[in-house]
Amino acid sequence: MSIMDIQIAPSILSADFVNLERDLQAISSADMVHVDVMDHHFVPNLTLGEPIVERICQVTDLPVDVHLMIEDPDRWAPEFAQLGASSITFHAGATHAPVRLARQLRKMGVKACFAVRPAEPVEPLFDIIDEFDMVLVMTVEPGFGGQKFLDNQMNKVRRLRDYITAHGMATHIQVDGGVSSQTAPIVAQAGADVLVAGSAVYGAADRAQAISDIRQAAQKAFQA
Ligand SMILES: O=C(CO)[C@@H](O)[C@H](O)COP(=O)(O)O
Ligand SMILES: [Co+2]
Repeated sequence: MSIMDIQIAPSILSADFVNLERDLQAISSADMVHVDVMDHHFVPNLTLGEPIVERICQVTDLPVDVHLMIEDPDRWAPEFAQLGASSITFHAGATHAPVRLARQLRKMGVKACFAVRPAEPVEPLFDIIDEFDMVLVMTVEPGFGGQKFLDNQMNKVRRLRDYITAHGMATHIQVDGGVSSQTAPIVAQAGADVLVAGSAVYGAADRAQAISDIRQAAQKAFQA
């Protein structure tokens, strides 16, 4: 994988929701904006819903990457896909029909992605990866920002990268949770190419600098 392929996706979970437009402008040097939708059921947290996702899509020039941590994505993901998002991620464990949903999203012109929690293996999903544009490996338990990065997920990322490479696929591997300029080289070395970072970006006084630091740290993994 080339160093040019690393993409940084700041998560607005750590932004100031009352100043969201300002906080979206502050990350214009990123490759996409990551929007965490939580429903108080699939995860023990509640964030935002369709009207706010729609406004985010309207005010940002960045592709909008929606991470659905909700029950029944089969019912709701297509609704989010209509709002202008570039990619929709749903949790594999929340649906019984991941292929049907992926095909429905792609037909709507939206990239389809599935996510696995830290305790969920990815191997049972290998046979359907070609239906997806990206796989999200959670590097924290989903639900909250600011948690400690789980480096025990790196073997999963490596196995996934090996499978994708061996089969000549272009599927992206996203990691989400505890990503910072300290952990970015580890995830990039393991084979992830889309790095979500919430607190590491929005916790910094200079968000553009934080994005640049994470990008450079990830790229350094290829210079050794
Ligand atoms: O999906 C989630 C949390 O469930 C994330 O996207 C968090 O927003 C990441 O936050 P940091 O770990 O980077 O602070
Ligand atoms: Co997320």
